[in-house]
Amino acid sequence: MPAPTTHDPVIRVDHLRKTYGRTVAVADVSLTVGRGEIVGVLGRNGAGKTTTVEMIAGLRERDGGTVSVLGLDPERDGAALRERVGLQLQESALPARITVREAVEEYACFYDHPLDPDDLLRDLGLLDKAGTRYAALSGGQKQRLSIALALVGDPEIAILDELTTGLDPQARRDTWDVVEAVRRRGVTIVLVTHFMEEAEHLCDRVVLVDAGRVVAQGTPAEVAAQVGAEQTLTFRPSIPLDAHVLRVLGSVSAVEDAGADVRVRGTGNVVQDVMVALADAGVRPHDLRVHRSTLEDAFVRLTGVGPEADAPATTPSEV
Ligand SMILES: Nc1ncnc2c1ncn2[C@@H]1O[C@H](COP(=O)(O)OP(=O)(O)OP(=O)(O)O)[C@@H](O)[C@H]1O
Repeated sequence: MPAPTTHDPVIRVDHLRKTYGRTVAVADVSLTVGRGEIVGVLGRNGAGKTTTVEMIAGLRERDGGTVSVLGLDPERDGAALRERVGLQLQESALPARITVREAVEEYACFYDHPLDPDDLLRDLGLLDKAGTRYAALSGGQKQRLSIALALVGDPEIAILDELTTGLDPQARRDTWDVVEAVRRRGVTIVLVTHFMEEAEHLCDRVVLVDAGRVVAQGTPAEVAAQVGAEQTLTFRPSIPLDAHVLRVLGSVSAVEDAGADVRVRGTGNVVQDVMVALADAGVRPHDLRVHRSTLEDAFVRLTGVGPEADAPATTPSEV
């Protein structure tokens, strides 16, 4: 799949490839990221997400394809990009006894124009933990610290890998707020995630990767619609329903019995059409539920598994 044209791309990846021995970690990935966007890289375990973003960040050499970040090649111009690209890795390896402020100050030394550590900690809700040792932080606080370390150099692009894995729902939502605040400062964000809800909430566009290839990309709604714009209505009719009343509607593709319920599938204005037809027939729909395709449906359909399956999902393809 070729990379779509994005207005003013700050990252452009074409036919990226990486193998480890006989394992093809990234077979063929093309994508673009526009300035100021939040783009999610989604895929099951082992799909090649981390390897892809590590090549974008210049941490791994590619075997094929091209990568342009802010007009530079991360392999050739790594030193120049280190100032402009912040990276939050899956696991940060900080010493247990280092305090939050010491960690941020230490990282700040690597950059020519770092943010003020206390301002950054305040923005991330960590200022009251500035003197706390790393080992004593909660999971959510450790995540926020790792975001602080990715941002302390005041980068134009931040790459965040599995930002909220292991966090409880409240800590996850707090972290989303942090990411949105970072974006409001104009930072472009590449987000690797397993969580479809996170992608739907945060991302302007998503790139769905499976077995080292891009299988879909677009807005979350566009990707969800790729597996079909079908909607399903389920309800319990107040009086026996003649299915023919609904089958004749152009937007209805199927009417099925589901125990005491009726299930109607269709597209377009199916919900409205069914409501009008039921009203005309004097039928009230009790317990009405409407289901539209979600990003998670697309994920399952296009990759064959649920996004949070534990199994090492990808049987690595072999050369
Ligand atoms: N250093 C390495 N040496 C050998 N194989 C590797 C190495 N790093 C990754 N792989 C393999 O490459 C494939 C892609 O791995 P990668 O970590 O990029 O996937 P991922 O989508 O980020 O997965 P996860 O969601 O589990 O982090 C996997 O089969 C993995 O086992």
